Amino acid sequence: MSRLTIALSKGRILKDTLPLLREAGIELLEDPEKSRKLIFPTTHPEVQIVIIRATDVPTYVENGAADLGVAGKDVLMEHGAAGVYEPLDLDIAKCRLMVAGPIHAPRVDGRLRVATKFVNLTRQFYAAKGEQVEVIKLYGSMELAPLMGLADRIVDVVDTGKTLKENGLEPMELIAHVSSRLIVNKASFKRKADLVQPLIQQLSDAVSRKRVS
Ligand SMILES: Nc1ncnc2c1ncn2[C@@H]1O[C@H](COP(=O)(O)OP(=O)(O)OP(=O)(O)O)[C@@H](O)[C@H]1O
Ligand SMILES: O=P(O)(O)OC[C@H]1O[C@H](OP(=O)(O)OP(=O)(O)O)[C@H](O)[C@@H]1O
Repeated sequence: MSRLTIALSKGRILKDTLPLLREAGIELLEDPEKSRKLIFPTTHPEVQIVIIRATDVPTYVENGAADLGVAGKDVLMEHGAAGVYEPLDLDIAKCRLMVAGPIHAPRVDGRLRVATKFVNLTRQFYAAKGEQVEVIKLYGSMELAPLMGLADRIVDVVDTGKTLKENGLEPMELIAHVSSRLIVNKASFKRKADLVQPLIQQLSDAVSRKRVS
């Protein structure tokens, strides 16, 4: 029975986190991208990895269903990360949370309609500017919303800007620079310190080595 559960999400977080875990002596025994399983043993007899939606990682870790996890700072800010420790910036999956809109966007009279999956962050951003907006909750492909007349703006993550550009949108305002972070359940941090502390240090060393390489 594994004593330590790490929550990861398929895609870029899995791809970018596995090399760091490898340097901590933790490797998967099979490729989750080729499996429908959700729990994976590793080369470390006391560590297992669960594969879940990126948005759900903070929930699993905060409630102790996973001891550690890796989540984007956008997801952590949206979720509200007071319930977990965030000891390490893994310096991976780097992007920018931005407001974007149609190129040559016309002036909008009245309340701006903003489509996003980051409802809390969007409300906080505009509230800080003293601006009331109508937030339209979507779960993906936000770039389509302005094209279909569903919204005037979107709030989403941007990396190269290719998705925006190919959908006739342009970045307008920067909300936050984002990277993915290691998060730890507060009880596990203490009760499983013998496993958690060395792992945090090994991951920190791996991130530092990668930065200077
Ligand atoms: N194009 C990108 N380039 C770099 N980092 C990105 C990019 N898109 C998202 N990210 C970062 O990677 C994290 C995981 O993104 P990913 O696309 O794997 O999950 P997601 O699809 O956003 O979440 P979910 O699966 O719950 O919908 C995001 O929280 C964000 O911090
Ligand atoms: O600026 P760019 O380089 O175009 O990247 C930005 C895109 O990347 C993400 O989509 P992606 O398809 O990577 O992940 P998803 O599963 O979250 O849509 C994000 O939702 C943007 O649409």
